[in-house]
Amino acid sequence: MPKVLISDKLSPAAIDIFKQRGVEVDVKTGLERDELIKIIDQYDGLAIRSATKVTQPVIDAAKNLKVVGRAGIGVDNVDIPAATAKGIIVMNTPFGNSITTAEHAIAMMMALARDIPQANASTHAGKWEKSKFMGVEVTAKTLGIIGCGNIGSIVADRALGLRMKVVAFDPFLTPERAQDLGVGKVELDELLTRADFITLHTPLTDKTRNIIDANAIAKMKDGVRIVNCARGGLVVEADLKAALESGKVAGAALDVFEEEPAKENPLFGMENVICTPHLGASTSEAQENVALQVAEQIADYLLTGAVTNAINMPSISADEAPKLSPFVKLADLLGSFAGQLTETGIESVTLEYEGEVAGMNTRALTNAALCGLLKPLLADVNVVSAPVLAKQRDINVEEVKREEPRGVYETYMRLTVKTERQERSVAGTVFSDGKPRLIQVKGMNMEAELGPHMLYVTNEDKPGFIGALGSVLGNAGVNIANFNLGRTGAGADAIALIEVDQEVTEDVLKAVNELPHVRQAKALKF
Ligand SMILES: NC(=O)C1=CN([C@@H]2O[C@H](COP(=O)(O)OP(=O)(O)OC[C@H]3O[C@@H](n4cnc5c(N)ncnc54)[C@H](O)[C@@H]3O)[C@@H](O)[C@H]2O)C=CC1
Ligand SMILES: O=C(O)CCC(=O)C(=O)O
Repeated sequence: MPKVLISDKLSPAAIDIFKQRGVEVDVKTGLERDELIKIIDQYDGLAIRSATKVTQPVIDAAKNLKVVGRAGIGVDNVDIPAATAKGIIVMNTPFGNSITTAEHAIAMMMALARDIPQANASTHAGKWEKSKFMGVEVTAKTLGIIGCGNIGSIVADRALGLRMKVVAFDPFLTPERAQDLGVGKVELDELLTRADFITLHTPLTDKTRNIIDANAIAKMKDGVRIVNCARGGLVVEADLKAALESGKVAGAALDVFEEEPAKENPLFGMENVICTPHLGASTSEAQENVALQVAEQIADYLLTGAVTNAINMPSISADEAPKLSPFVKLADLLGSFAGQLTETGIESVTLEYEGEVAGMNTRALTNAALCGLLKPLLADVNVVSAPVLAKQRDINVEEVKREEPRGVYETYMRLTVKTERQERSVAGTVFSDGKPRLIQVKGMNMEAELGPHMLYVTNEDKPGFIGALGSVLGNAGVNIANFNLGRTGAGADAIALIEVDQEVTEDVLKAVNELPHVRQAKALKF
């Protein structure tokens, strides 16, 4: 039974889901880093919110971890490259808390416009400072949204309902989508100069870090109000403080901070600053949503191989996971076959999918093929890291899909690897027994199952070769389990793919290589 650790405060709905699905679950919140490192090797899955930091040392210690599920959106508390390198899938729940977070941003904007927290505190203190708290209307004001994805779009919708004008800066927002949303798509500088209120809704990335600094603030309207319910690192707190002190910025409402939990912060105690302790996603509805979703996603992956909302892996639905499985195996075998024969730098890899397989999740298959291909060449590779490693090595990966099979097989997959020296292709299919078969090597037809120990020989098609090869193997005590032959024509290029029951030793390989008409012999392992 797979075992999952919930290491942050999640709705109890998650525990129920894990138990119902047959996943053992432990809940241990508030663990120190070293405590987590000590126990993480017991778990196949880890369910977190933002408090747990899944750093390289945690990943290093996570000997059995297969999946990290973030009950929420931002995954900046997870070292994704480290997880990817180790084959650990990182998932989030991209929509479960978006409405709640957008509502928090709107609430923060309204609170800023009318000084509600300050007026509340003053009234509770019996001061009745009616003239002190003169607010501004939001109607007809311009709201600038930086990052108009799920949350930003909901904020736009609600702001339009408040009769605001909305402009958005988001390099990935298409003009059509902007039009559908009813927002003006603008560049950052234009947003900064036009907006009365600015709200941030981007992830924290190298591009967005410090996006609001002194330079950006200088371009803003005097008296602008800033809302940040996304991530702390987006705003340079020292620069914001200076602008709040000078009056350039009339007010700021912050749910997130450079350092969290924020027990101390230069902005704390300022009259024109409203703070909440990262409450953006904190409604019972959102927490129920993300907890249910993350538990289902983690359980699905651990129990069925289905992948949903992964950051570092293409999605595979629960329905397609069993259908895909023999093709994943085939893709891995084709990759591994080509990888074991590849001795020089790979320039490109082409995956051709024909017939039924062309309608499947080919990205997952391509990843499996790349993993098989790179495994003999690189020490540490898995289906999650393979595409990243291929990209890092400038290997051009291409997929070609043809719905109609061109040959005799209903479904056909071919892998072609182009290296500095040559191009090599190998093709296969899955038979109705669910077993993958190799059906073409270098364009030569055959029908071979791949066993754990294989001998691959390229030779000239000459009489006596098969007997001589059989004798070498027999004399060395190597039992032949299966013998598969292919050739381009009588007397021309030929290949033999032999499954043997024992490992092929260097001596046997040398003897085979020395046989007349043999061009190359290689021992392959699967
Ligand atoms: N305060 C809280 O409790 C919560 C905070 N968040 C934060 O909100 C962020 C946004 O969440 P979603 O809207 O769901 O994500 P999303 O991925 O749907 O939207 C993010 C948008 O930012 C845009 N973007 C990326 N780089 C940009 C750049 N350099 N400049 C401008 N726009 C850029 C993207 O194109 C995308 O449209 C999350 O990454 C998370 O950090 C999310 C949920 C709760
Ligand atoms: O889990 C939380 O409370 C924070 C949510 C959040 O920041 C996110 O989903 O990105």
